[in-house]
Amino acid sequence: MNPSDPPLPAPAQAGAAPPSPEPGAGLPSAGDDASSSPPEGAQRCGLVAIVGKPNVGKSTLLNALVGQKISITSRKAQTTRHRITGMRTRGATQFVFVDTPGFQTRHSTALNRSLNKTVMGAVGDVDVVLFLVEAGRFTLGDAKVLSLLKPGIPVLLVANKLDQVHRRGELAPWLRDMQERHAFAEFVPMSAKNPKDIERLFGIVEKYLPEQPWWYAEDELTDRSEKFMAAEMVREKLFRLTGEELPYTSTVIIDKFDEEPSPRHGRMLRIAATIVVERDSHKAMVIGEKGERLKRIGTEARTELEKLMGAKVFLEIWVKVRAGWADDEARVRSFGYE
Ligand SMILES: Nc1nc2c(ncn2[C@@H]2O[C@H](COP(=O)(O)OP(=O)(O)OP(=O)(O)O)[C@@H](O)[C@H]2O)c(=O)[nH]1
Repeated sequence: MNPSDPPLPAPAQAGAAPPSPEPGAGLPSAGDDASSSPPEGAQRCGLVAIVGKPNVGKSTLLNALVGQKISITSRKAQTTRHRITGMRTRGATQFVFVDTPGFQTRHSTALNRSLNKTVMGAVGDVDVVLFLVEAGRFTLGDAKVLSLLKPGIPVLLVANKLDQVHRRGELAPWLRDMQERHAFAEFVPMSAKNPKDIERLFGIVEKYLPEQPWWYAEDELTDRSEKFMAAEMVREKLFRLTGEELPYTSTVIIDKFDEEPSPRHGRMLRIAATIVVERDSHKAMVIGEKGERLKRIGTEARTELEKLMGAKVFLEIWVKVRAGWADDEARVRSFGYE
């Protein structure tokens, strides 16, 4: 799996357009927004980084902003491992979002060092940073991420999971404390699961983006390839269906991603994936009793991939044990982590 694989044509254009590395060839959005391009001068476009420690809701927010599921989410911390760019064009403004892995502070493995490098890369060169925390909370993990932010770039303090705060009044002293920690440009209390809050966030973020022509076609969703999305989808189901038992070091690689025309379905994808785990006991956990769990992982991933890619999907999943892969720099690279 290589995250820089060229994006493949979108479901609607399947069969018509050849695979292309050009912007404009990614997965299209539902197309609910701007229907015609406004004049050049009026266009706005810019990069918005979404940063925060693991599990604060970054992927949930990105998916809500893009309007489609492009970043996987789960209750398990450290689900996101790659910088994912999602786009959304609304009216005259194109928002280009960057999702980042939560900053890893506990263990210094090759995998974690690679993840931290991705976080640093994402925050250096953007127009605005959304710094996500859980409303009313601030831990050492949050402080570490905050310390990575470069001066000169406006940072919005996004207090997510507001729905979990029962006494809103208690947020006032917390906010005062937060203002002493950093000169935040704005404070946005919200819930990534509330569509009205997402709407409001668009309005707030828009004014930080410079006037310049759009970088992507207005219906583009992500610059990630379908092959990459396939690995991510399997990984999400793996984490969701194994819960806390499986260490986060398990990963998914795509061994085969073949497309064939199909008279019946228009488009057919044959995908073979390998789930890599560190121990035999983990392998047994993934496979489950009589193979039940692996079967469910496959069925759920296939159903979502068919929806996302507008194709009939045949998905084959294998499980392999590779002890210590997260500690081995060369192997981490070979699995697609920069
Ligand atoms: N109640 C509530 N839960 C939320 C909200 N936003 C996200 N969550 C939940 O928080 C958990 C973590 O969300 P993710 O979006 O995976 O978090 P993340 O920051 O991308 O996590 P990593 O990939 O570990 O960095 C999931 O169970 C989400 O459903 C929210 O506004 N309210």
